Amino acid sequence: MRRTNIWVYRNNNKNTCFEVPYEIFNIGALRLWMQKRRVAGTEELFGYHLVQKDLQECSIQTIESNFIQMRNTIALPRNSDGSLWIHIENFQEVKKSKKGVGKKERKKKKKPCLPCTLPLFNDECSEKQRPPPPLTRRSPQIKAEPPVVGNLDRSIDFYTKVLGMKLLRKSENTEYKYTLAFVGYTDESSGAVIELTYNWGVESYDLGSAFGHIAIGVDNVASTCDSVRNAGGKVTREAGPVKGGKTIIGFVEDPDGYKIELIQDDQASQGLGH
Ligand SMILES: C[C@@H](O)C(=O)SC[C@H](NC(=O)CC[C@H](N)C(=O)O)C(=O)NCC(=O)O
Ligand SMILES: [Zn+2]
Repeated sequence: MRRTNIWVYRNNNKNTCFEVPYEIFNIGALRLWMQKRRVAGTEELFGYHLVQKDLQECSIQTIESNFIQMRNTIALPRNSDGSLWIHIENFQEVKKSKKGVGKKERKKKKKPCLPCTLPLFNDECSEKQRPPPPLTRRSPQIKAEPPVVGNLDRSIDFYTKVLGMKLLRKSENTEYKYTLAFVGYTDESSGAVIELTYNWGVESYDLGSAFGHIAIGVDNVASTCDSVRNAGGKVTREAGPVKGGKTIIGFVEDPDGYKIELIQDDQASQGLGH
């Protein structure tokens, strides 16, 4: 995690400002919660999820090293482990000008509001609080197995063209009238794969309420959600920290309506509560 200083204003209209030394996700990580969208020709960054309860309203003016200027308020929730997650809306990237922002902002520095003073993983925090180093693994990984499908080609297209898996093999059983298709990011000898089962002639199933979800570790949950959406798929839960934790997840549905959880790969091993 790169050290990033954040200037945060209280949302009390007195425009008090202070510099908060944070060792926080680098701006790139902050962007993970942002989706870029083109609005009337400008490129706006905006946050799209609210996390946690007991939110403290503050508003960010600028973030050093990236000078993303806040136009709206943010919420600074505090997780049980003292870490903070920032929900930021309506970012407008502004050009970095050393003399412009630095001096002006620093002049107004005031005592930080309580919730903003708890830095994430600051230099003093114990090793156990620091997140494990991002996994070196770059390709997405499958975390679970799923069930029968109503249209095999449609499912194969979804898992390969939309989720980027490979069709590893297919096999037909003419005696029992079903076809299997195995899809995955690696071959079966080196990782979990998904076995799609098509019972000939059966086009839909009652999914019931018991099946939970498949979980797939991906590099970037938000952009994977976008890929599914752009391919006409259904995003049922936008990317963001899991309720009650900090693992970035999102949910989409496959063509048969099975829930697929997308989990941020560099946190997949952390599970809940982080
Ligand atoms: C860490 C990740 O793999 C998880 O699946 S946790 C996601 C979390 N799961 C639950 O809440 C399980 C209980 C739930 N009542 C259920 O039956 O699915 C989840 O779905 N969180 C929702 C969210 O928006 O964060
Ligand atoms: Zn899960």
